[in-house]
Amino acid sequence: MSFALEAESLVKTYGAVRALDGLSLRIPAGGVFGVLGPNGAGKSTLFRIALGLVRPTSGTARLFGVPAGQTSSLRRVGAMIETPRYPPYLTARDVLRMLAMESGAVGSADVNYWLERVGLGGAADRKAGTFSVGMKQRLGLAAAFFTRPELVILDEPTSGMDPAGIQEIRALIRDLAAKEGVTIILASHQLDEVRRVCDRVAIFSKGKLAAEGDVEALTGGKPRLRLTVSPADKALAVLGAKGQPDGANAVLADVLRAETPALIRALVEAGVEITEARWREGDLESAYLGALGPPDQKNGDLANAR
Ligand SMILES: Nc1ncnc2c1ncn2[C@@H]1O[C@H](COP(=O)(O)OP(=O)(O)OP(=O)(O)O)[C@@H](O)[C@H]1O
Repeated sequence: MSFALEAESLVKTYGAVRALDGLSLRIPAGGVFGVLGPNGAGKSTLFRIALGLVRPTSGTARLFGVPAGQTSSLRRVGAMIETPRYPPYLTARDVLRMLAMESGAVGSADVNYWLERVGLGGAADRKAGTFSVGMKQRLGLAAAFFTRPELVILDEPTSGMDPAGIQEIRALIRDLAAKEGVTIILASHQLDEVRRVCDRVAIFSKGKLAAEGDVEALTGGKPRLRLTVSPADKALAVLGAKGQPDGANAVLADVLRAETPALIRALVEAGVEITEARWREGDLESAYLGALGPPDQKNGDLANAR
């Protein structure tokens, strides 16, 4: 397996603060990898090291096998850190052209492709200063991806956006990961965002890795259908190996969404009354809180991590 980012015994101190305290983590190439953790857990510090912006106090960080900070590794990584800011008098096209000149990496064809790709084709010649938060975010994504890096780091990519905009950006991130052949690392305080967008996730606590795994395993498996039924034993007989009791009047069904209508029909035909049917998603919040340990050991503000 090849790795986009490998951190080994990474330590970064700022005076008495140990921002990273012996972090070891391997992020596989391909897909979207989520990084969770309370404020001050060390997420941004890892990204700054990966982007060559700060040097570790000790330990190593490698991007695709090359030490972080070397010119050859920097060419392979792009980033968007929160809401990007651009000179307000430049158009979206000019912003990308300016960045292209700085990087010396691409011509105008790529600029047009990426403006279309992030849904800004119609606003290419509008000034960035007139953009909504969502449009700035889209421009930031284009800027992060358009030099065709193999790894893109997105730190809080939907911060400050409204719910509809958040959904669009999440779908765009998944699409970019699937179709542009790029590895994405996404840090977010939105557990729901990480659960929906990421394939694997790492939880940081006090500069260390508290947990890591694929989202499904960490959240206790795939979504299941919870049915409030009467009588429950009859429902369980219909479900067979796919069913499990959940209290006295409910069952959990391990079925695909597409199988739901057939299952409901079979239950009704068997004389089962169904008063509620609801999909129960994997519970990342419990996994997150469990990984951080009891309250007195948690750092940061958990209220931000909802
Ligand atoms: N330049 C710096 N000088 C001093 N301390 C710093 C500096 N950068 C980070 N720190 C400290 O290092 C620790 C880790 O910070 P970091 O920004 O990596 O956390 P984070 O997990 O990204 O937090 P957040 O979720 O709030 O972005 C914090 O205690 C922070 O105050």
